[in-house]
Amino acid sequence: MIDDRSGRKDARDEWVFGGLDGGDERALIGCEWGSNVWAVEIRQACLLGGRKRPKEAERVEAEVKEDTFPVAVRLRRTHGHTDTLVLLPFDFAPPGGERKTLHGTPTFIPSLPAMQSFIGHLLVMAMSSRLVSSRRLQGPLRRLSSLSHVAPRRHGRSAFLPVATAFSNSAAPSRRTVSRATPPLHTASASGTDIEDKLADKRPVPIILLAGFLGSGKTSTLKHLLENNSNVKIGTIVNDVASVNIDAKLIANSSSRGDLVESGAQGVIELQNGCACCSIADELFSSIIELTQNGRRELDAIVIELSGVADPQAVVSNWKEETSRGHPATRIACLDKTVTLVDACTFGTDWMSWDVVADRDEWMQGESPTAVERKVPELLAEQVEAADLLLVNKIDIAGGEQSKVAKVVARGLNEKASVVETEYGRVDVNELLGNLLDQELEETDSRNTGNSHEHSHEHSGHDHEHSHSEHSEHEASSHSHDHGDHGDHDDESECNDPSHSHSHSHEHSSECSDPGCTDTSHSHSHDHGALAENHLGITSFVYKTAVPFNTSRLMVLLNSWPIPIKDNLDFASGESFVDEGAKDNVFRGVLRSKGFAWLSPANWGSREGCDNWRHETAMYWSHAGKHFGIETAGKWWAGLDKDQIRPYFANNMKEYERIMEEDWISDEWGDRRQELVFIGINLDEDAIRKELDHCLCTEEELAVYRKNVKRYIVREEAAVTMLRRELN
Ligand SMILES: Nc1nc2c(ncn2[C@@H]2O[C@H](COP(=O)(O)OP(=O)(O)OP(=O)(O)O)[C@@H](O)[C@H]2O)c(=O)[nH]1
Repeated sequence: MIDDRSGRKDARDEWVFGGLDGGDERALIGCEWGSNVWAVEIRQACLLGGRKRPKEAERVEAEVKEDTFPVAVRLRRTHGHTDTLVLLPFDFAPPGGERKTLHGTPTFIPSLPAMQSFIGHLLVMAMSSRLVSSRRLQGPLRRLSSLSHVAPRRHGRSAFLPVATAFSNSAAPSRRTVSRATPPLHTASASGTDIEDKLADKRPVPIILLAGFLGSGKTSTLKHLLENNSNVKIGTIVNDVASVNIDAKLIANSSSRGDLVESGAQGVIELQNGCACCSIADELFSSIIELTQNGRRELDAIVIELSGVADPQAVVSNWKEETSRGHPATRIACLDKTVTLVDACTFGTDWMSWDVVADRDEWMQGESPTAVERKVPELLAEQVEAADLLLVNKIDIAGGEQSKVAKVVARGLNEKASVVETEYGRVDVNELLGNLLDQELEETDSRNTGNSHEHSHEHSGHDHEHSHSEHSEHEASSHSHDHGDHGDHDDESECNDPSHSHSHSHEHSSECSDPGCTDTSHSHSHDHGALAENHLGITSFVYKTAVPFNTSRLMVLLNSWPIPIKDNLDFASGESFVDEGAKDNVFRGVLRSKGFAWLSPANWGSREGCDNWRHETAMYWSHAGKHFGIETAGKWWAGLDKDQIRPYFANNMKEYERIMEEDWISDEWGDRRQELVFIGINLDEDAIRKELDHCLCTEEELAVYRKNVKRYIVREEAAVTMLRRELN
């Protein structure tokens, strides 16, 4: 319930801001809140602030014009704080504040003066907790002070309802849970017999595998699916080869801050530190048991975002093998289809340029180029060949020729899959889900059981099966190498026949990734780098520290990184980006880097052009292939006390504990940190670390930073005091 003095409802209240005019408030969303705004919901319509999409902007317009005005708008920011912006009508003016029950919803309805005071208090609270800076509030404050001179418009009493609903909604428990731990296989009540009994009449939950090379757009597609589908209950499993699962954090964050409240998102399980097609294949099965709560949870579909180096065909093979063994997970769920993302910018013209591989020496720096150069295209080919649906993504930044080449090559590799061009994986969700929900149980049964010498990537709409003889050629060249990397395998390593008793994914001689293995003759290296290294020579590491980057030095470093497309860098004012395209660069082998970055403000103060907001703002760093971007990703949690943060996770304490354990890496700076995952070929980890370390603030710079933070806080507090005085 709303406490009318403070505007807070209960302990885990979201921050609520009010405004009285739709037009103004939209301006406020767009301008005043600028980069802090991530998602705005108007009822169920969703508008992504900062990257508004015309379609959604139009919907906003439509909502506001509707006679049903007022509208309730919930404003959310990623990675931390959640704000709610509520648009209220001018006719929000019953005499005095009153509490009522409207359509079964307990509601506080303030009068106009009460609203003004209410909004004022909220603004004070927001500033006190430094959710927003005083500068950013100047516009809203001006509007607030002018409200008393504006005559209220009348819209009828029924108009109160959406607002009331919005308040009550934000107090409603979230449906989402985010789990991290994956229990051991075949645990507790997950026995095959139990599940068999329970599931006797149940249809297995269809699984969609989301595949694609590093940075091709899998997470974007997953987010799109979750955000644009309100009817289907979707559980997700997110796999990453690195020890830190940035993608899962992004999806989980969306859940925590409620972006996916209206969607069918039903939980996120992280699978990290290895690849679900090989080194952590078993965990994939236990994750399905966990996600579905041993089959008790009602799910319409499960989407598994595979790591960028996963071979989906290997997952299919493992699945068949486990099906024949009667693994409980395979009774709960069934593989339905594989969707592969193809990066239009890089796919055809670069990674698939078999005849010009020598040109790609930048990957190798003279280190055994032949093997590595051969492998990446092969992985790409495997991913494409396994697809039922191919999404040729990033067409917005790919040239027409690049998109064409990507499509032609992909089509050449897999004639039977549907091909759709996309931006940010935005595809009609029906393409992804198809008539999956209407499929007959018999179909899925036969798919799970498999048929000895068939690739099983049939799916709703256009089933297709290939015999081994049809594929003998590509299998000889591409389906054998990755398993070969794990050590010795018998000649049947390519066979998918579940009736054959051979495991092609975990046998080892020189390299072993079995955490339980005690054989000292095996070279065990169980860190994330080793796990990734088992797969195509790709390694990864995490750069993590609680020291901010000096923005100027970071800019110089990025300038020297040979990536042609760089955008959203938004560095300190006065700096401009010049691509010097240095040839010898330690970052050359990096295929993908992503994570959270903390940049030191270069221009503290309160004037135009100051960037002290960086102190509060997490940046999302994302480099994939030839594209690098760094953009705001909401505020650090550290802007709040731990006690203030806790209520945001009332329904998901696991995530709160995870943040405190993993992200809150220093007492002084909280979760402000660099947490960057680097994935690539023959990475010179030490050299990259050294380059990044060089960009960190020095002790002297940190001392200045500390001083400026103190001044910044004093200034903010003074602004709050002034506002309080004005309000009283
Ligand atoms: N311009 C543009 N950028 C895109 C598009 N799709 C994805 N991106 C960006 O490319 C980067 C990688 O996208 P993700 O969706 O994280 O890719 P991913 O396949 O999940 O990446 P990994 O999990 O690391 O393999 C992000 O910065 C995205 O914002 C697109 O269609 N156009």
